[in-house]
Amino acid sequence: MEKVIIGMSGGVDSSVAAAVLLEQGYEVIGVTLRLRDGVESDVAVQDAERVANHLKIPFHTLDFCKSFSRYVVDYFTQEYVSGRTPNPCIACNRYIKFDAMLEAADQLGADKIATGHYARVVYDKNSGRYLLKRSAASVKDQTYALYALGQEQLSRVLMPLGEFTDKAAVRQKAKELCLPVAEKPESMEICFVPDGDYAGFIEQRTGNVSPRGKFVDAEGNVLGEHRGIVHYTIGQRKGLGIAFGKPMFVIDIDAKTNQVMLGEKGSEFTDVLLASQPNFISFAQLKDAMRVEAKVRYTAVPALAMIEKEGENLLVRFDTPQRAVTPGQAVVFYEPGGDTVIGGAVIEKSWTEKNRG
Ligand SMILES: Nc1ncnc2c1ncn2[C@@H]1O[C@H](COP(=O)(O)OP(=O)(O)OP(=O)(O)O)[C@@H](O)[C@H]1O
Repeated sequence: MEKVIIGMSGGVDSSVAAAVLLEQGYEVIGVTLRLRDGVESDVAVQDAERVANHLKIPFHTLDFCKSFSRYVVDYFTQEYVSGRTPNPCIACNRYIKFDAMLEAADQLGADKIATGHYARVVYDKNSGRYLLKRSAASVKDQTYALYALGQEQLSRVLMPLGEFTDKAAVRQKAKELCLPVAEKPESMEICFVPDGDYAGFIEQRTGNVSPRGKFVDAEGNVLGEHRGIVHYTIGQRKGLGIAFGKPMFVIDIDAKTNQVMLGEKGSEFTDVLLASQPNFISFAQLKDAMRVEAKVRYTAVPALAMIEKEGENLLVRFDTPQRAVTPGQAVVFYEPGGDTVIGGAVIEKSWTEKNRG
C-alpha cells in the first residue's frame, strides 16, 4: 500500500481530501503544520486531530512557526512597507507548506504528500514533466497560488480534490462521511490577519506607524494627505479618505518619497508589465516569445498576452489593457484555451506602451 502524508488544516477541503485518499486505497497519515501561536491555531490543530481520529488515521503536528514567521509574515510586512502588495499564500506554498510536508514524508517513510488544493497534477510522458492543471471546479481553482512549485515538489504531490466539479460536492461528501468539520465556514482572509486589517497588523508587527504623506497626480501636483502607504493598494478607489468629486484610483505607491499617486478612471489600466523570478512548469526555460493567457491576480479573468525574456526577467504584453496590475502580486500564465499552467512570475512594474497597434 502506498503511504501518503496529507496536510490537514482543520478545514473541510483537506479533511475530505484525506477521506478520498483512504477510499483510493492509500495508507494515509495526517500532518498539521503549526504555523502560528495562538487560539486560532490551536483550534485548527484540534479540528484536524478530530478528523484524523474520525477517519482512524495516525496524526502528527509539526512546529513551523519560526519559518512561517520569517518567510511568510516578514515577507508580507516588508513588501507592504515597500509599497507593494504581496501574496503570502504563494510564499507559504513555495517556502513552507510543500517543503515541510516533503520533509515530514521523508521522516515518516512516505513517497507522496497530498493537499486539499483545487488543482490537478498530471505527468506528461511526451515532455517528461509534471504539469499543473486547473481544477475541474473552475470557481475554486487554486493554480494561481501554486505556479511557483518545482518539478521535485510536483512529482511527489497528490491533489485529490482536483477532480471535484464544485465545492458543494465536497461539502456533501463531508456530510456523508459525518466529518466533524463538515459545517465549518470557508476561510476567506489571509490566515494570519483574520479580521482583514492589514495596515493595523503591519503597524503592530513593525512597531511603527506608517507615516502620513501626500496624494499626488501623475504630474506631481499635491491632491491631499494620505494615512500612510500601508493603507493602500494599486487600483483602490474606496477608502481614500478624501472626496474628489469624481472617482479616483491609486495608480502608484512610492515608498521612497512616501507618495501615493492617484489618477482618474481609466488610468488604472496598463498593458505591459515586467515580472521577476519566473518559474516555468510545462518546460524548464522560456526560449522564444510565446502566446499565453495570463492572470494578474487570483480573481482576474485570464487575458491573451505575449511573454518574452528580458534578461533574467519577463516582459508580458497584453492584447488589451489590464486593470490594477499590482507590484508584488503574481502573474500566472496558462496555455491559451486550455487548462495547463505554463508558469508565472512576480509583477515588478507595469505601464502603457505608446503607439501600439
Ligand atoms: N497548517 C497546515 N498544515 C498542513 N497542511 C495545511 C495547513 N494549512 C493548509 N494546508 C494544506 O494546504 C491546502 C490548501 O490550504 P488553504 O489554506 O488554501 O486551505 P483551504 O482551501 O481553506 O482548505 P481547507 O478547507 O482544508 O482549510 C489545504 O487543503 C491543506 O491540505
